[in-house]
Amino acid sequence: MPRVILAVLDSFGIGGAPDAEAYGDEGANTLGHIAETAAKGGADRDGLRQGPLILPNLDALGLGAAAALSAGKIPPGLSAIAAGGRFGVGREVSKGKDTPSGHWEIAGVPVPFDWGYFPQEEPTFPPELIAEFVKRAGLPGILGNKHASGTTIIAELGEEHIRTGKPICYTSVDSVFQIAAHESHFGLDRLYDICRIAFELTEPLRIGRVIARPFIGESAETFKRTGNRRDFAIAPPEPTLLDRAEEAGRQVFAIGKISDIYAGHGVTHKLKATGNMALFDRTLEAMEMAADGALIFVNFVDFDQEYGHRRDVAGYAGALEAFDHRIPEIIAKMQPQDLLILTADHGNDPTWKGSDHTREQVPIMVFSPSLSRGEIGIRKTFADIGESAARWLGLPPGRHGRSFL
Ligand SMILES: O=P(O)(O)O[C@H]1O[C@H](CO)[C@@H](O)[C@H]1O
Ligand SMILES: [Mn+2]
Ligand SMILES: [Mn+2]
Repeated sequence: MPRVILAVLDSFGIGGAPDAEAYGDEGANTLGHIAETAAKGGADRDGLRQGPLILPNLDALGLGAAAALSAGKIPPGLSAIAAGGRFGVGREVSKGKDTPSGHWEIAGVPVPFDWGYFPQEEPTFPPELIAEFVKRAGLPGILGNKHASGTTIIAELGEEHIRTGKPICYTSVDSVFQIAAHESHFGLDRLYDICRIAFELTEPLRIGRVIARPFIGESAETFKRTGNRRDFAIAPPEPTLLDRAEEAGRQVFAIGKISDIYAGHGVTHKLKATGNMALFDRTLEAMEMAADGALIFVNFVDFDQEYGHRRDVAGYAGALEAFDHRIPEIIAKMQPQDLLILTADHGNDPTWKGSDHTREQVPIMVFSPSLSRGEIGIRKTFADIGESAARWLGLPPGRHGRSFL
């Protein structure tokens, strides 16, 4: 029986979203701008990488061709030749340019409602929400209370947090309530506990996630976030591909933050790891373990969290090259009936203003030893990805999207 390996390269957009202007993102292109910057020598970093962006394996799977289809030109260093598999472009119908919206839609469930957001003002959180949170969590107060980048705000407020015991609460253009706290001074379990309380209070506001952002270090210069991030997320409004696979008695391997994104629904095996390379290792391990008919679903978070939000072009380029380098390991492990799908959930152009996601189309690269080559065009919804996976796995069609296989 066939298996599907579905890999989301978090934030790896390829530009060209027709509604980008409504988000202030017209012209944003994560891949395109990284490749253009690298071609001009702007993504060089000693000890990491130099020169043009080199992605031969992704290119062979159709990345350059998909990028050209999406934004009208082939990024420097890539080609229009898709040597194997099917390639195309995913367009999102859900309004949020965030991780849950992108992932739910990929798994066949576009988001039918508007998320709640906190305003671009200070303080950003409603006073009654914070009063109730502080009371129930037994806190001396909170710090932050604004839109911020997570690494910047711990440098700014981390020392005061240690001194006062007040957690750092912040948000972004995404539907999130994030809480940063020190792993030992504040305590990791205590951080998770107060996140659960915050989730109960923010869920009625349709805030998608409360995210625990633990960090270590003793000063602004040495603070560092750890791999113990945890997301407390609203559950998808309908059964996703994961639920449908589980319901049919299949194994569903959720690697990295996948399980959190679907609030654990439809997951039979949860594998955690910190960093793209460890996530890659877990994916290979899952391929060893997975029975016939399994879905292996992995999110590669570093592209977004470590490089996109941090507007780090060289870092993003280096991470793409490291990922590309390992693709042959997955292909070597594939059985004849296995299907590999590489895609993304939104953009996060590291050359763009600010530190938030960018509204973009995403690449869809599909490979199986038993699948012919071809183009699947620009898909009207990411849900086509989930429907194609469902069809490959022999599951009944869902309510949204159409299979391209
Ligand atoms: O700046 P950091 O804390 O990485 O937060 C980013 O990550 C959040 C969730 O992935 C996004 O909403 C964005 O704000
Ligand atoms: Mn994401
Ligand atoms: Mn993000």
